Amino acid sequence: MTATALTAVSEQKCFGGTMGVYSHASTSTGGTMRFSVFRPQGEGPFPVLTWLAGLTCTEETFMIKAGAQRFAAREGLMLVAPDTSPRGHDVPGEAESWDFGVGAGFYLDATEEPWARHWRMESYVTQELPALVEASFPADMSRQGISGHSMGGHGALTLALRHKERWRSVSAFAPISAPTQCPWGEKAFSGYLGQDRSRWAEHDACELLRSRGPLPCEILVDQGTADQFLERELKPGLLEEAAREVGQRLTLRRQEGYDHSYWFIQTFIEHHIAHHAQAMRG
Ligand SMILES: N[C@@H](CCC(=O)N[C@@H](CSC=O)C(=O)NCC(=O)O)C(=O)O
Repeated sequence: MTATALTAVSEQKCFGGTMGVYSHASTSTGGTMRFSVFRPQGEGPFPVLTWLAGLTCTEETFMIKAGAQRFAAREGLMLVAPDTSPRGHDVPGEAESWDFGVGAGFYLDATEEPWARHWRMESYVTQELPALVEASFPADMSRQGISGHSMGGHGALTLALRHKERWRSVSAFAPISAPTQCPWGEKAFSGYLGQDRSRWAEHDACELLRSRGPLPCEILVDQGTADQFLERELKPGLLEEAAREVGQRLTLRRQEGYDHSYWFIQTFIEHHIAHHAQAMRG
């Protein structure tokens, strides 16, 4: 590690490489942020897959539960997982519910008070974190992919569509496909972005596909058919519809009997790592 701005919270050997958790003072969110990195064995530079986790998760959830390191080590892929929101700011209402506030940053920059100062996860994930990773690890930032789960799947899709030049590969597990049309999204967007729905559309994957057009890469999505949030919150059919309309290449696999948990993610993460690794080689 070379960057002095980072504090290593922990570093341990894992599949021949290093599994680390780091903290730093964030200019985007105005407080201390944590993220985790799996660095494969060797000199690098390694392509980077950023993982965005879902509601209630932290920077550690994916690294602990998905079992991705075995496959990332094999493919020579670095994994980076940020926290899901700022923490420790004592913003009124930040801990009143599990789907808003702490652990629920929705990967956008809030414009409404009292969130606008700290809840700036889009700036954090697309600008500050990549710069920090580039300065501190043997990362090849010309080869980046993005993936995530649920709220993080929404983040992966929308950030890829809003920053098309950055990501070479995109995938998601059980993403919130159309947040302007589900309770989680309506609650988050009205709180963070206000009542003007035209601003919500800028953070909705289906709306972004229609307004900005398809990504050059194929999107891989896995969705469990026994997911408890499928009908009310996730609505993958709307993503299929939007993708079809604009000619977006999308492989959406409905996985029979799987729910919303990290057991589902653990089952199919190998395919997603391979999907990203192949795009990085291309
Ligand atoms: N606490 C909630 C359940 C929260 C939950 O299921 N979180 C998901 C992401 S949901 C969408 O973003 C998650 O990934 N949880 C972490 C895990 O380890 O499973 C409730 O009480 O229902």
